[in-house]
Amino acid sequence: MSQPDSPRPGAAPALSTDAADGTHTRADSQLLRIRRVGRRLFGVANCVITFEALRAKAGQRTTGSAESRFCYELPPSAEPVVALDARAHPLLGEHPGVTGAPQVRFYASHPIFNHARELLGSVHLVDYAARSGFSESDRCLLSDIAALVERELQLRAVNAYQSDLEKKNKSLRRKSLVDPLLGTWNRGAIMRILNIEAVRCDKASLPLSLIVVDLDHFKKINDTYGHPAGDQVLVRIASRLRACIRPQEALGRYGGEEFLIVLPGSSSQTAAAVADRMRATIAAQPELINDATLNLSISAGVASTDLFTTATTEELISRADIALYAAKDGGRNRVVLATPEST
Ligand SMILES: Nc1nc2c(ncn2[C@@H]2O[C@H](COP(=O)(O)OP(=O)(O)OP(=O)(O)O)[C@@H](O)[C@H]2O)c(=O)[nH]1
Repeated sequence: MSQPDSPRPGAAPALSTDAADGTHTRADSQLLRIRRVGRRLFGVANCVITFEALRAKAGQRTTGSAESRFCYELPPSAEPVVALDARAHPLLGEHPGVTGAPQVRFYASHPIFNHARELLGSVHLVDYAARSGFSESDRCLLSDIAALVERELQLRAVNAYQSDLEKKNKSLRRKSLVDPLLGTWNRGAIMRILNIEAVRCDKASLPLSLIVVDLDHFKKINDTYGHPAGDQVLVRIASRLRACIRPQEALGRYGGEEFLIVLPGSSSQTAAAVADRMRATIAAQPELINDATLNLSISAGVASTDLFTTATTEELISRADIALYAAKDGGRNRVVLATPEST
């Protein structure tokens, strides 16, 4: 058991511009497929997909296919464009890619929109031979290709939105389980862990032990050095307690300055030894907080199912609590193991 250590649908998805150059990412393989279909269907030199979001970047590029650069140099169009011979087309006739290299002749394009009818880009057909016609059914086919691209982009936006939501969910869930000051499990989480481990240990006929730890004279620290210094002390103590347990064991904040440690599979003797190691570690080294050297100590109560074989988790906590108060009564800086005889 380890310790607790958006885009909207319709937003522009991650894209790369010219898959034919080998610059496409894995996500672009679907766009590459659509371009291949367009090229084959119309028998053109290239079928290019441009994106308005990439226009500025694409304009600075010196790499990429001649067709892709040509398409990015054209002004965006929210309407389909067909030029059977670009030399005679009012928009394209003076274009340097038509008057000079690479001497584009046939050109057609269809816009791509998002769900809000914002122009995202276009699908372009580019060829080096002029054509005598582009039928109504050709126009429909080009529009279908643009619709396929729109569909693909929508899918990507939904996927991005979903994974963003999943991330947020995970982080919210984590926040709901972790103490914000100490980074340990909070009370609800450690209780859930305790209950889950109790069932698991019972099934596997393993003992389950728990330790309740309480800082000694903590009120005095708050009163003398202030609440923020008290908070710092709690953070340091939590970190030092965590260092005393194994990954399959769990540390939670049970109350203000009280911790609950769950040790699945540990006997009462082992748990008492762990608790004493915690006690000795805290007592051995003072904490330096705001230039003040603080000698700290903890008291702990330990209870285990190997001594209370029929105890529920609540009874076990209650046994550990009684043992903790016995440790306090006994002078603090000590560990008391709850036994059936001691109650
Ligand atoms: N700084 C800080 N103090 C807290 C927090 N939670 C609880 N406390 C304080 O912890 C103190 C606990 O005081 P007491 O219950 O009297 O216990 P104590 O002074 O440690 O005395 P003993 O347990 O008998 O040794 C109180 O002053 C609480 O205000 C916290 O998150 N931060």
